[in-house]
Amino acid sequence: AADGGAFDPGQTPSADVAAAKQRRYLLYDVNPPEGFNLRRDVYLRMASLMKTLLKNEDWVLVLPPWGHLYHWQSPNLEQVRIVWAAFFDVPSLNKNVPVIEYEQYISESGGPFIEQIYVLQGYAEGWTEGRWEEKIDERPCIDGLEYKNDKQGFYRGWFWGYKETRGLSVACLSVQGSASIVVPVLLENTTAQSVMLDRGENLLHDHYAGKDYWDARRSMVFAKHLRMVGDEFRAKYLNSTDEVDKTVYNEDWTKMKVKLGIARGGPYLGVHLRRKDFIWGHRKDVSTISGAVETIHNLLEKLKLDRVFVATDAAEDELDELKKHLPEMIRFEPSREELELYNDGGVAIIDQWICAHARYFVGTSVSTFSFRIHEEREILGFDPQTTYNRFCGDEETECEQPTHWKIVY
Ligand SMILES: C[C@@H]1O[C@H](OP(=O)(O)OP(=O)(O)OC[C@H]2O[C@@H](n3cnc4c(=O)[nH]c(N)nc43)[C@H](O)[C@@H]2O)[C@@H](O)[C@H](O)[C@@H]1O
Repeated sequence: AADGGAFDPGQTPSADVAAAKQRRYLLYDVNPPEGFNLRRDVYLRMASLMKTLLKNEDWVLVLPPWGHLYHWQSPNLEQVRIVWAAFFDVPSLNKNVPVIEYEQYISESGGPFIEQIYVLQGYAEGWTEGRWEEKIDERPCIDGLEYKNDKQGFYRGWFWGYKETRGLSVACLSVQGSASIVVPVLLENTTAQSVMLDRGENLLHDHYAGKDYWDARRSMVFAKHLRMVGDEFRAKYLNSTDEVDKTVYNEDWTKMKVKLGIARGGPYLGVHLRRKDFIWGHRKDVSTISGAVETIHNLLEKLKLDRVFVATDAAEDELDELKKHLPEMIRFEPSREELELYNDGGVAIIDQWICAHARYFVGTSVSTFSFRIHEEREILGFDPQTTYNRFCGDEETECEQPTHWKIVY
């Protein structure tokens, strides 16, 4: 019932449906305001959960379509229901855990229905006596987390912009713990074939920066068309090519294992300057534009480089200030045609890819956008000293640098 009308359980299943009958589907979503790279982090937690589930049963992870992200602000672009293949190489993801796009889920499951939705939430009472313990319980939904029941008794929700999708049953789970804490619920408390975990960010990593984390992270290979755009830009404007820079990439991530320090990187400084909501909070660990420009000039001199590539979400007025004080800066500025092809998400990936290939990188404190660049450089085999650097707030006295997370192969 594509129009969202009555659910007809008597429908004749297609061959697809029959073939897929056995496996169970894990779907998930994230709190709406969260950004792209934080969502990538939640994917890693779900992939880890999948690994535990797969030890017991046949499950497949349904990739939540991208869309309506707060940070994607380019005008007149409808950025919704975007498939993962637009940004990532899905066969590479599949080499870690089985995944399918949402539309494949709809065709396999025979309709736009999700049998069981669990909304993950915290504990209303907070930590018990200030003590951390792992726990999970079915609880009444905290205000605002409920899904609305329609006239036919189905649950409506955002569902990634798929208006015809409906949930058949909804419950809330208070959780405090890592991703695999939900395994007993999925295996024992429900027999639903499709289960969605909403607010997936409430689950923590099973083992941050452990082998499963890194396998999942390495499997998040950027889509080839975006890497190619980045590579062409590097060659054209930054005199940077893989052979000379020693950043040759293996399309098969399971075979990509390079020694740290092998990669040299292109003859430019890579910079990620996170602005917008990072400066509105007047955070102490975020520098002013003039502070950042000073750091960039010092680094260029120290590293004997004359080019700087800047990735930023800065607003127009700050960009003007940057251009004035840093006239030599090089940016990837997509044409309207390119923007329509790649979307804001693709442009951000191109920015990340170019930063990942720089001789030296400096990013923004606690930005997951910068963290993902660190990881990409770690995969490429850069000396950690050239990667784990960040700008310091102008008034910051102790400017602790980012942690080096070594890949576990
Ligand atoms: C304050 C928090 O910040 C967290 O952001 P943080 O970790 O930096 O990183 P993200 O989760 O990626 O969210 C920031 C988004 O802003 C855009 N953006 C930021 N920097 C750049 C850039 O250099 N180039 C391009 N092209 N786009 C950029 C891009 O859409 C990116 O996904 C958010 O995930 C949280 O939801 C929350 O807003």
